[in-house]
Amino acid sequence: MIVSEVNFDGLIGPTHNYAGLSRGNVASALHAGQPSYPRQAALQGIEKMKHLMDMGLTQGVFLPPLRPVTHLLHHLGYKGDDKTILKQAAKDDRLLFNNLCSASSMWAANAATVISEFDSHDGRVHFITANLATMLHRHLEAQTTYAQLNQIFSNSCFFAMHHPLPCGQHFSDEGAANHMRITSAHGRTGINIFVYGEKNDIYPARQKLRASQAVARLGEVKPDLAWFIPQKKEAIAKGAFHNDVVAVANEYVLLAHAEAFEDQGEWIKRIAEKIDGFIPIIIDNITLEQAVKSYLFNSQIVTLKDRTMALILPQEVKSDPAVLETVNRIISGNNPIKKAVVVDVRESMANGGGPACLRLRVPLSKAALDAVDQRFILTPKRWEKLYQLVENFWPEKITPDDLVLPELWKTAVRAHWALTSWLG
Ligand SMILES: NCCC[C@H](NC(=O)CCC(=O)O)C(=O)O
Repeated sequence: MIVSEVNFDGLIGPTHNYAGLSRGNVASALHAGQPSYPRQAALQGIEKMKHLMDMGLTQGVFLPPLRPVTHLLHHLGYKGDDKTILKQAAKDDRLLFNNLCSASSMWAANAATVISEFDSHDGRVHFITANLATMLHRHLEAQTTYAQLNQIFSNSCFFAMHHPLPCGQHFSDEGAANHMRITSAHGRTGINIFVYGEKNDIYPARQKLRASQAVARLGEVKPDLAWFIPQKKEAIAKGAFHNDVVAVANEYVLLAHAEAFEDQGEWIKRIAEKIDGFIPIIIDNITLEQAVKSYLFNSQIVTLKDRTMALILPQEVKSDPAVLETVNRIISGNNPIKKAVVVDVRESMANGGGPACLRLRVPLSKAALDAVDQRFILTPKRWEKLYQLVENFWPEKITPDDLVLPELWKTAVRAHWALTSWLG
């Protein structure tokens, strides 16, 4: 059975903007209020998808939901048509309004946790939609994400879909960004590492242990394959709001900062005992601050056809000589990562999302891949059309003042319809 991992990238929506909505996310706070460039942002994401396609990998795409979203306003007692209630909300409560406009669904690593068919009890791929309960702008994604996942992975012989967990402080769940699968190969059984945040006084811990435990239960992860590891408190305090800011795994390789987890040495030892050929690459020559600034660990590691691996890095790694030196050391080291590909995802990075944040990884057998709704899998031709569509329909620039203009909302609706027709 041929098994590969398919990356589904979140297409960056036409209202992409910097509103400083994510406490604990250094880049989001730093760029709050600056102008954004949605067209460029989306094209950067699309170019990243093409890089992976050109390396021979199967590439999927998730489409953004319409923003600003209005159903919450109805829920909150606003009455009238969309334009009326959006205008009123923008006047009454600008922070609430900004939440409605966020294009945050682009960070597909937070869409859901995916449990491989090789690790689940019933042999199906499980998707547990993330509730993203810590932050309103992100929580607003959950229901549309669930609907889209259902559409793409509708074949219940292969796929099992789960609703987001209940909200509230006990169950905050941010999906695959806090989940790593370590296995000798994508098509074999692996351990599922759920990294959770413990209570700290500085920033919210966005992944709760109870949530991770529920995700593992729902995904029917075989009991000895679900491991729960606490994220290091210092890492959260320095801006690692998700585990994927300080660690990334692919098959039997783990690339992590030395201060990613509590009791790290002990955990690494235990993984090595369980997984044949496990290769930990632990980086201790750069600080957590350097890791958060460069997003070195928010790289994608992908397995290529010849079984070597490539590291897909954000260009920000080039700005810090120590980080660049580390990349060179990884590439020339005794491990399967042989190639570094630097991509420009600057517009997403300025909101705290690197290459790894922009994609949800789904390990699929050939039969399961055939059961996926193929409209969401990119071919060179469909990629080309998507590129043109973004060039034609996405606004070039958005300032905070533009967000409240009905003309921008109309542009977003037109872009949404263009995408619907692209999908067919
Ligand atoms: N995995 C990367 C997620 C980045 C995301 N940023 C944001 O939502 C920033 C939005 C803003 O500030 O407008 C977050 O923090 O969840």
